[in-house]
Amino acid sequence: MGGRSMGVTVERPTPALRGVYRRLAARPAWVICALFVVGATLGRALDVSLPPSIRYLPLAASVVVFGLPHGAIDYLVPARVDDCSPPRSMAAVGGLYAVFGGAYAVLWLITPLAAAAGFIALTWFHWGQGDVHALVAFVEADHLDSTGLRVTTGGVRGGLPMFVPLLAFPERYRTVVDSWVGLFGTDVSAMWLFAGGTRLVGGAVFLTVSVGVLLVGYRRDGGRGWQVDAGETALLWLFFLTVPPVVAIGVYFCVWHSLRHVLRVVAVDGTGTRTGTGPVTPRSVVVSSAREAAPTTALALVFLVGFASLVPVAPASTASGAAVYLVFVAVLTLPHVAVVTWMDYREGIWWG
Ligand SMILES: CC1=C(/C=C/C(C)=C/C=C/C(C)=C/C=O)C(C)(C)CCC1
Ligand SMILES: [Fe+2]
Repeated sequence: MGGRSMGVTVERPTPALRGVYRRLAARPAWVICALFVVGATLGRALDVSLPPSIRYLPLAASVVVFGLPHGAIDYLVPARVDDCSPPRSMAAVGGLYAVFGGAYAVLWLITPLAAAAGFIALTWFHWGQGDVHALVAFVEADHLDSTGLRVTTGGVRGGLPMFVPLLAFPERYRTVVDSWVGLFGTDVSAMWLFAGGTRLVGGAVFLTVSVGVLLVGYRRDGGRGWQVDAGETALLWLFFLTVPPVVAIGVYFCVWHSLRHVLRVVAVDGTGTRTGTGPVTPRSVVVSSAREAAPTTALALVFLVGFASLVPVAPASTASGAAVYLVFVAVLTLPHVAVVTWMDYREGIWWG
């Protein structure tokens, strides 16, 4: 019972913004992911596969298509959530990025395997928290009416991109993680992680939790919010089971996680000054967010070039170039997650 009032303190995005969410984030992501599922299934049936360098295109696109920019607007968050002055907001987030990002970069140098495992765990949490926010705030998913259901849903939503590819493509998964730690002269030693038995048991447990949390949610409220949740969960299961992981993660990062976060940062702009006086439309959101993200994205690219020249083993292939980018993203992700977790706390995403 009492649980139903949960989330009331979440300031609901305006109906106009929820419309923009549906048109700009929810539907396009659905269509794009579904098309990739169809493409991957056809490709398998006809025995054709993408050339390796093409597989990295979506990940490369994330440098400018919402991926890197979605974190590059973090400097606006304290100003919008707490009404502090823009310079203070920038200084606080800049300091956070320097300290947390710097410390994590050092961890990669000292113990790359732990840093890599930490990156996957952090992304599991972060991509899960992003989807829980979208469900609670934009979709108004009334079935997620307790902290337990939200945490479990977050675990499922984050595990879809981080765990399901391991079930379907263990070799490629290992190759990617190997390419990260290879930059520091190490390789992945935990072979048991990729063994058939581990994956079978892990997959069965994860499928059970995915279905179980939806069944519990259905009994709370099987309305539209639940239908969206169930549909997205099923789609993402299929997506990460069928689409090769480097492609799938690249696409998901651009059109799923990042776009939702950009809309969230628009939604917390209570004063409405950001979008001017005109109506909020998908176009106005993209244009104004791009403008806000441009300088900090450019700055991140300068740091990326510096970072690439500092890794111990110089990248010499597309795969190791992608590894440099992802390790750099890892370093930015730790402070970014701190910002987003603080937003969750202020908006009452987990417990109302
Ligand atoms: C590319 C790739 C992987 C991991 C990617 C990660 C961890 C990306 C994180 C991005 C973040 C955190 C962006 C910011 O929000 C896996 C799953 C190991 C498997 C194979 C391909
Ligand atoms: Fe993010």
